[in-house]
Amino acid sequence: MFYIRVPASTANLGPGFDSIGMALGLYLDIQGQYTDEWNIIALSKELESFPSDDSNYIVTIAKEVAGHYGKELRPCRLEISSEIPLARGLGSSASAIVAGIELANIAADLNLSAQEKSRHASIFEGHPDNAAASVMGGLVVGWHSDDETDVLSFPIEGIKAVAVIPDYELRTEDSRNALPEKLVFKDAIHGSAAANVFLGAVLSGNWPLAGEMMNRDRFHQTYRAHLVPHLPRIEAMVKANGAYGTALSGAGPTVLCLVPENAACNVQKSLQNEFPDFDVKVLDIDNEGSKTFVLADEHTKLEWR
Ligand SMILES: Nc1ncnc2c1ncn2[C@@H]1O[C@H](COP(=O)(O)OP(=O)(O)O)[C@@H](O)[C@H]1O
Ligand SMILES: N[C@@H](CCOP(=O)(O)O)C(=O)O
Repeated sequence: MFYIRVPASTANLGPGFDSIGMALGLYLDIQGQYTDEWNIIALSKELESFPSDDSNYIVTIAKEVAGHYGKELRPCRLEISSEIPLARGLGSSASAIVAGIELANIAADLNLSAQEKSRHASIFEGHPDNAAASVMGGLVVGWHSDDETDVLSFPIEGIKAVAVIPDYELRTEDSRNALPEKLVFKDAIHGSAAANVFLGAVLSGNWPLAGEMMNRDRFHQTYRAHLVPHLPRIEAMVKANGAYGTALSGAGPTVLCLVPENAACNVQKSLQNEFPDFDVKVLDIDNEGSKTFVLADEHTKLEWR
């Protein structure tokens, strides 16, 4: 028997397009055991439409990663549950990819490092922001190309995230199709400066400044505005309620507010009142990333690795 737990994630945090992400306390969980044929059991309603055989996305990722190291996977029975809503900008696809990598790591005994898992996950996802956050936890910053992936992770304390999750899906691919081919040089400079200052502010604990920088994105939010009409209303509302900053979560449609711990409840209540059809959640920042444990026999001590 083995267990896999992977956190959700928010990407970009405003100006850090495709390079900054943060892990959140919503989880994809798998309980697995080896059997004669693949059998995937969905324990959450949202997962029921996915295949129950080895064409399931998580299994195809696991097989590909094992194959990369010249190994084959033994068939498993997997019971999967997830708190991460699909296509809402909370990294469900990255969490599924990371779950597949962790499955390969356990079932093919790969002993992968966090950097190796992040490299594989970023290749499948195409960018490292959600992928590395789900692997490493905390706030991550990453650079990724066909040849190389470099990611760093920093633990985050003392804040909460309030996620305003709309009642409609927005596929990342559709939201990326709204982006321009080119950016004016001056805009790119302002955008990258905002991302740099955001990171410096976070690392020095200056959350008010980090929040300011979240509003200075130049890479994506303007171009996605028509897909997320609720964003400006939320930005205006939460500032008055003591939030540090607000940004589109990943490709949207979720909007993420970073708030002091003691303001989270008020911000949540006022946003839920204003958007009764949306789901407004207070979320912890996850500083641990993906975890697994293997239960060799009934005497094995249960300890996440
Ligand atoms: N647990 C899962 N099993 C299989 N496929 C999944 C799973 N989670 C997500 N996906 C796939 O990822 C898609 C959502 O990815 P995407 O559009 O990138 O949005 P996001 O990653 O922000 O939730 C889903 O529609 C589904 O195809
Ligand atoms: N940087 C990507 C992040 C996509 O995140 P998701 O959770 O919406 O898949 C982007 O902004 O496109």
